[in-house]
Amino acid sequence: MNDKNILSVENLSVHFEGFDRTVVAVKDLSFHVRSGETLGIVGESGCGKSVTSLAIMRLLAKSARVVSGTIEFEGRNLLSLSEKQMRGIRGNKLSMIFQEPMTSLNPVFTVGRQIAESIVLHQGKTYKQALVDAQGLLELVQVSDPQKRLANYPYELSGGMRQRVMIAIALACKPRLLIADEPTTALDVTIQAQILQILKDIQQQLGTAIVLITHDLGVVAESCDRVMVMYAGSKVEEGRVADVLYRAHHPYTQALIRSLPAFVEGDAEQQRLAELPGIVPTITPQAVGCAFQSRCSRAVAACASAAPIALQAGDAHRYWCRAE
Ligand SMILES: Nc1ncnc2c1ncn2[C@@H]1O[C@H](COP(=O)(O)OP(=O)(O)OP(=O)(O)O)[C@@H](O)[C@H]1O
Repeated sequence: MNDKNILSVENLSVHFEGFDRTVVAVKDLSFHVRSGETLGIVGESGCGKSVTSLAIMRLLAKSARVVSGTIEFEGRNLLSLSEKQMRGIRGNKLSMIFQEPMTSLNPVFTVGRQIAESIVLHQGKTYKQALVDAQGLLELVQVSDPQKRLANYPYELSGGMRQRVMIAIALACKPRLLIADEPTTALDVTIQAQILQILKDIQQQLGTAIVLITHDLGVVAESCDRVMVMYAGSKVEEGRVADVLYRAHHPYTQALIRSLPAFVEGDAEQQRLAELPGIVPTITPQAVGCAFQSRCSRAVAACASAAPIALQAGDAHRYWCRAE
């Protein structure tokens, strides 16, 4: 890891234009990723994690509108590039893996062909050379008997194997930044740990920066250098993983931590009590105050009428809050 930012997102806001209202999915969001580091983005379902990553990849749905902000990747604002220029970056220097590999892999082509085609497309190699590289990539993601696996179809592989193949495809072009959106959610715990370890190994070998999107603070503790906690499209806390997990300041981060099984001893009833009641609210452009106030036990009157303020909790550790 070094101190150079490979990605800088500044004041990003993304809206969805609905039939009768506008939904704010991401609100004035700023963050950066340093070369070679792993940044965790954490929050409940609907917090804006996926919309943020799709905005970076320029793969947002047609109904989404980026209303403000810049996304600088290696010094270029991705939002001002043409689609053609973006295609040259996406899948090359910037790659993404998704939660459910079965929907991203093509069921009618072999694994070898899918990896090799990505290499041919982005690196201009011959198909024969690309197949040799594909085998090397399968070795890198620790697929056993890689030569044989090249001839397999996705349905012949287990969930963990398919996710390894997706990682191999994402790595085909040696990206400088890999965005992994809930890469282990659909997998059982042992396979989850293996996939996270593979990502770590790859980072060490290739120096790839990783944005790891997850709703699981346990995954953050295992795998990330820094973490950004999101709530209703906004950043609520950020810092080094140890600072945020062991000295959380924002009531939402504290609630997420309390709901972690490792922090909750006792029976199922006690565990249920540790859960955070309510759901992430839908934000409109007219909304004022803190989006978390309706679920926050420490909210004060100002939380309903004024935006949260930035507070410094320590070196590089900040949170946005007015609660007492
Ligand atoms: N295609 C869409 N049309 C309308 N609203 C959308 C669309 N995609 C996302 N949203 C809204 O944007 C907000 C952020 O969603 P997003 O998918 O980024 O959340 P998330 O934190 O990634 O959740 P999950 O973990 O479930 O993927 C939510 O309010 C969601 O309802």
